[in-house]
Amino acid sequence: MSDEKLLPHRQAIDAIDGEILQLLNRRAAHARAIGELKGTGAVYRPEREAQVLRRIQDLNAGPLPDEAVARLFREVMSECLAVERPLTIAYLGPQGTFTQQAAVKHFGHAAHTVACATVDESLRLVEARQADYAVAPVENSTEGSVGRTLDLLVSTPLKICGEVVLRIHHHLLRQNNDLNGITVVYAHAQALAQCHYWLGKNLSDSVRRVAVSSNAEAARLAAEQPDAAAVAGQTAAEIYALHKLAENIEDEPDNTTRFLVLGHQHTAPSGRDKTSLVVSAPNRAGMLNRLVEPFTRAGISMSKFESRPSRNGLWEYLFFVDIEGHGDDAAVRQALDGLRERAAFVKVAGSYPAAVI
Ligand SMILES: C=C(O[C@@H]1C=C(C(=O)O)C=C[C@H]1O)C(=O)O
Repeated sequence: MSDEKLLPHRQAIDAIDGEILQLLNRRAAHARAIGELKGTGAVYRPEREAQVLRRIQDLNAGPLPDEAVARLFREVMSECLAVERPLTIAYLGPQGTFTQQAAVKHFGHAAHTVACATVDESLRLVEARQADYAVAPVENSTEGSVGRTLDLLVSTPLKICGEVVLRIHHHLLRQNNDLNGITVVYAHAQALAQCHYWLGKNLSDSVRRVAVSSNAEAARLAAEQPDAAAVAGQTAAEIYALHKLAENIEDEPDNTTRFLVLGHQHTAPSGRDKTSLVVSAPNRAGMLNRLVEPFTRAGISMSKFESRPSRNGLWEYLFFVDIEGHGDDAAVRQALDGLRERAAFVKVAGSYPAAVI
């Protein structure tokens, strides 16, 4: 095939790129004007971003898949927002963690991410207004809740203003491309658990499995030690220039982690929202039924109902509840009033758009 046949298509692509460029800059100019009108208010508007992404997916006629156009527009919005003012996002580091990946998935590449040693520190940075938002892991489909994040939700003055859902793929990584001669595998304890079966089947029993503070830390150690391998994700593999000895070694094909975005602002309804609650109630027979009843009566479905020991009394529990709908919706408001009459303590941790991408 001669390149001559490609020429008319390439000329068309050049012309289209010129138009796209002009349109992108026109879009950015409007975003800047909006930024000036917002004054000192929050520039990032989670509900509007969710609406933009949902609308783009509805409009999309292909051949690009919905997910691809959403990803592209995610980046376009990220750059438009940065023209208003770049955002700083605190996350559980070091660089290359899934939490950083979740932050980039949610805010795009124009956001500035700051690595923190713990989830506590990432929230503290936002509370002290040294970062705009924090992204924190809250539950994994294989391994369950992240207890520390739930505990922090009870006391933080921050509000949940978004959620991020990330498919977690783990790879076996090493300095060289050889499956032989590995004596130790480093990984976060959750990753070791998520790949338990694969590791047992594919590595000899003599290979030690060592839990470290994060997957990125595991990759960093593997980059330093020739006889070590790490279980970590794609980003960590790239940052530490490691070879992939095996891809997608997680035992569950749908291994997914959910993250929360926390900030200072109240988020307006987007049309498809969730509300997260922390509830405590006296430990009496029938209490669970009484807590659920106001939601059942209002026809509101729950996507999560989890109990955790309260730190205050033995065998006292806190309930972490996610419901569909926004705290400003009449039905949700009514159900919350009913709940407050029955529970000793109700905290609305935030209403926020359901994840779009
Ligand atoms: C332009 C705005 O500001 C930000 C940028 C958006 C965009 O690029 O579409 C959407 C919401 C905000 O996070 C806006 O509020 O409309």
